[in-house]
Amino acid sequence: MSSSSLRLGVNIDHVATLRNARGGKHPDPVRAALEAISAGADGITAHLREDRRHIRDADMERLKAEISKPLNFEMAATPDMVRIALAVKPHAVCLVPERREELTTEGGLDVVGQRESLEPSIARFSEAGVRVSLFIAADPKQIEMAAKLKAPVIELHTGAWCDAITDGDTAKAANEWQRIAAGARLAKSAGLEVHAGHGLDYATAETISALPEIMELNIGYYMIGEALFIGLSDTVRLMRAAMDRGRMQSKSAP
Ligand SMILES: CC(=O)[C@@H](O)[C@H](O)COP(=O)(O)O
Ligand SMILES: NCC(=O)COP(=O)(O)O
Repeated sequence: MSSSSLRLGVNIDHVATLRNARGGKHPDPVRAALEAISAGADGITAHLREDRRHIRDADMERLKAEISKPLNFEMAATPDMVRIALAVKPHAVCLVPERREELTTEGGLDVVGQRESLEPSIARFSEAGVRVSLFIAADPKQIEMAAKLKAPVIELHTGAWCDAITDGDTAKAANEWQRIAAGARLAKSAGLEVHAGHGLDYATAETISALPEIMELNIGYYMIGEALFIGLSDTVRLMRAAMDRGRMQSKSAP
């Protein structure tokens, strides 16, 4: 764990995307996880998609066995995936929405609409000592339901905010930012631990790190892309530095 109150979880999914392109063993996502940890990552995130397009079952087993920091196992809340995750027994699971045809996780999990099916899965993980996080949009109804479902953690989906910045849509970016900032406050006041992630880069990670309610950022795609140019260790160090700069701007940071 770093000395900062804000943890960096490095998502290594897209190392596996590259490996799978040739069907071999290189580059190894577990090696990337170990290097990220050596460079200062506080945890590793990996998403076992139902279509196994990047991370595979054996990667999850090896990550659990070989890394020294918490493993955050992202997954759809299907019976099959719940069974696999309970066998791996990671530090945490993050329940995410999944559509086979999507390019990436497009939005947050609808915990309001899926309340009844989520409740037993959350209970099973909690009984097994696996911390549950719900990957949701910064929508007050979703946040309130996450608290009712007794999930200890939510991760706010930052993709729409990051996309609006990339597209130069300043009005949308400002609106999304307000939703994230208000959502983080609401979630903290409802007793939830607040994480955030999706589409973050150095600049957006620095900005969001100024929100004192946020305890963890999970970042993958941008960092793995950056690592092609400057190496993964330096990417982790630069991301950590960006987060620390952002945190310093937070007046009420602990
Ligand atoms: C849930 C989430 O935000 C990440 O797991 C992300 O989805 C990983 O990348 P892909 O969406 O490209 O699988
Ligand atoms: N939950 C978000 C995550 O793990 C990483 O998302 P991204 O940085 O790969 O978009």
